[in-house]
Amino acid sequence: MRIAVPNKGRLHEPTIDLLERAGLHIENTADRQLYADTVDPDVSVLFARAADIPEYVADGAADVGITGLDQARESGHDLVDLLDLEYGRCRLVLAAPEDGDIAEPADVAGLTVATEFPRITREYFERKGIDCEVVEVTGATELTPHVDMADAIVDITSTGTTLQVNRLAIVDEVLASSVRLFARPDVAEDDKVRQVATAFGSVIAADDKRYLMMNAPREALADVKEVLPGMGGPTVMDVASAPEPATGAAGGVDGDAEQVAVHAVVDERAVFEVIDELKRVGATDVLVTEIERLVE
Ligand SMILES: Nc1ncnc2c1ncn2[C@@H]1O[C@H](COP(=O)(O)OP(=O)(O)OP(=O)(O)O)[C@@H](O)[C@H]1O
Ligand SMILES: O=P(O)(O)OC[C@H]1O[C@H](OP(=O)(O)OP(=O)(O)O)[C@H](O)[C@@H]1O
Ligand SMILES: [Mg+2]
Repeated sequence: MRIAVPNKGRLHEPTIDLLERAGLHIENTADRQLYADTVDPDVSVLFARAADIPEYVADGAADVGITGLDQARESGHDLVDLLDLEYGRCRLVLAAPEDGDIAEPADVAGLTVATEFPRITREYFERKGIDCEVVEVTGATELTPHVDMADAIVDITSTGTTLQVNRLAIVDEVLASSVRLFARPDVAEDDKVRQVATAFGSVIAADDKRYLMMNAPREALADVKEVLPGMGGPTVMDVASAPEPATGAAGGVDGDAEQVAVHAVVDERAVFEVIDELKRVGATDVLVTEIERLVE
């Protein structure tokens, strides 16, 4: 199976990083090489421009591809959106000069819109029943309203800085995009494709989770469990030889309290609060680690 991957641009590095973390280490590649092998003899990589990846997958040069939803939609190819990889988040928006007369999409009727995404833009205006002229440009779209090439634009925004610098205001959202794993419909159900999708999915699932390990007096277990919003409840293990508790330890731990080890998966955002509560109910030696992959 062959995976098409962005060869440059902002999506290149995070995609290579994802492949590595999913266990698909790329082998023997010089920087500009077109193809590369991975540690899996059944999986190879094709490097292509983000915009060309949908075409490469549709034509069979690759079986699956990693690129933005915006690129897949713009290509017009029928691809299966297998998995949201959650990076490259951006919005395609309709924007117009801040001090102009365009306040809503209907105001664009009879005017000109410049974009690098003519298919998506035409479909958007058709859907809304608005008749306007769409002109295709290949870059620096934000400049076109200032040189009388266009009255409005449809372009990518994420932080909003580029629009702001060019004194353009968002009129409407056309498409919310992120990077996806796409497959050609005829291979979308193949075992190898599923296997790769599961591997990527496990990396994404692990990203916002942390693994917590701690000791706790057995009698505090019910309280500890209540604090841990873990997946399917925590794992509890006997501690072979409980350490001698420090005399006069804070928290009122019974001198003979039998200790257990508790392991749990916790949302990264909850860790800060959870640790505090765990200490409060008597947990000690709390360790927090990252998770490489998580297959649910
Ligand atoms: N500012 C942004 N924030 C987040 N994602 C973005 C942003 N700009 C583009 N993207 C996403 O990354 C994809 C590729 O954009 P990128 O800018 O990497 O291509 P490019 O480098 O301009 O391509 P090339 O250099 O090959 O012409 C876009 O299709 C979109 O999905
Ligand atoms: O809302 P912002 O954070 O400012 O991002 C938006 C900008 O990012 C992209 O350009 P990019 O940086 O990829 O440059 P490019 O035109 O060379 O592709 C996009 O084409 C916008 O111009
Ligand atoms: Mg770009």
